[in-house]
Amino acid sequence: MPERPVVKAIGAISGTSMDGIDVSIVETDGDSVVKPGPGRTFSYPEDLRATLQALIAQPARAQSEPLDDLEQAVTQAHIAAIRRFMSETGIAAGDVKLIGFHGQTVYHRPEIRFTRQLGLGAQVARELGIDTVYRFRHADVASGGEGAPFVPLYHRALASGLPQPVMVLNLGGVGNVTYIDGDAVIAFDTGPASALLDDFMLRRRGLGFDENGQLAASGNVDQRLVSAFMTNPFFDRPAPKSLDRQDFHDRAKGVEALSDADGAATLAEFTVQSVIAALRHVPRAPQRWLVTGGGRRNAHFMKRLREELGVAVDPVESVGWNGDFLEAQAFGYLAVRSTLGLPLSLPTTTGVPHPMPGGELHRAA
Ligand SMILES: Nc1ncnc2c1ncn2[C@@H]1O[C@H](COP(=O)(O)OP(=O)(O)OP(=O)(O)O)[C@@H](O)[C@H]1O
Ligand SMILES: CC(=O)N[C@H]1[C@@H]2OC[C@@H](O2)[C@@H](O)[C@@H]1O[C@H](C)C(=O)O
Repeated sequence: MPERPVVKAIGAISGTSMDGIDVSIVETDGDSVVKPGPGRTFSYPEDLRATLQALIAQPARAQSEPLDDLEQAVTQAHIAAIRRFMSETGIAAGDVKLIGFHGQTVYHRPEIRFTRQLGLGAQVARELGIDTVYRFRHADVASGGEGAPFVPLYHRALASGLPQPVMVLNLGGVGNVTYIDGDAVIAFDTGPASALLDDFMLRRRGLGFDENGQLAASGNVDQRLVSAFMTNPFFDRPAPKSLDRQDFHDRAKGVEALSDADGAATLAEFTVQSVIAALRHVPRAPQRWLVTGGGRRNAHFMKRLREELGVAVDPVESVGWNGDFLEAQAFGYLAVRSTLGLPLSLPTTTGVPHPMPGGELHRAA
């Protein structure tokens, strides 16, 4: 097979926490060559963030309203973010082969073959003058896949030189894992990561999150609530499986009767126990866990995971990866794979019936 050219691809994504847009760049052949570059995060304008947060709390609207103005605003925020990224890092448009534009997930229901990411790929391509791939998850969901997670093939490419089996754990709004053992890659969402705790902190303290997990660490866990939470059949459901950010909110209502500290401790323990439950669905116990996503900065999560797992649990920085930008880089990598017709997802990552290419390409001109 001829060698594939190594190209530069920018990836941009706003995750389920909706705290801002991550932009990064990767040099890749879409296969085993991956050289991550710098990254930046740009906050959403406050009113846009608030509008998006209000929207996802109303699933019927997120599913069926046209949302043209909002989609325009999300697209423009991404275009501005990518422009700033390029000017701050000195990257010229002519050097970039592709943009992988994920957009903003506002509703995700693979069981009805529906996923929605706001964002207009054609506009990004036109305004930035760079070919752009978007709608990464749609072909997967349309074929009966979970449509998430999509970062695992990038994790596998990055992890090729590491001792295995290794587990990559992403603690974002939702938690997800990638189990890697040679060519084998198994991936699935684990449960809530920071979403429940973030919403609780906002309700109780007017804060975006529990800085370093301090409040959770100061409280007592209500074990009865944790046990009840863990009876959710999701945790026994075999992989692949994926979640919407709001999926566990009703289940977590019991914490309303608790103090701020005990509520935070109990919600954090939901996250920890749902991560431990991931071990039910992998063939061998990983010898190491590498943690990415904002939740790796929550010292309480990390301490509890180390206590429960009894093996090394480290931030991904310990192996030289940048945990703030893996997702953005992954969508750059996947954009390249998309144009080569390579699979973006596998039966073991999203449950799609066969390795599935995807993404839609819009030319700059
Ligand atoms: N210093 C910190 N202490 C505790 N938690 C933190 C800290 N920094 C970030 N976080 C948590 O990480 C979250 C953001 O994580 P991240 O940026 O990985 O989410 P995301 O990419 O939007 O989500 P997803 O991966 O689900 O799409 C914040 O909402 C917060 O809960
Ligand atoms: C539908 C959607 O946007 N899902 C996100 C979400 O946030 C974390 C988790 O749930 C993961 O499954 C996914 O994102 C990452 C980038 C992924 O596809 O791998």
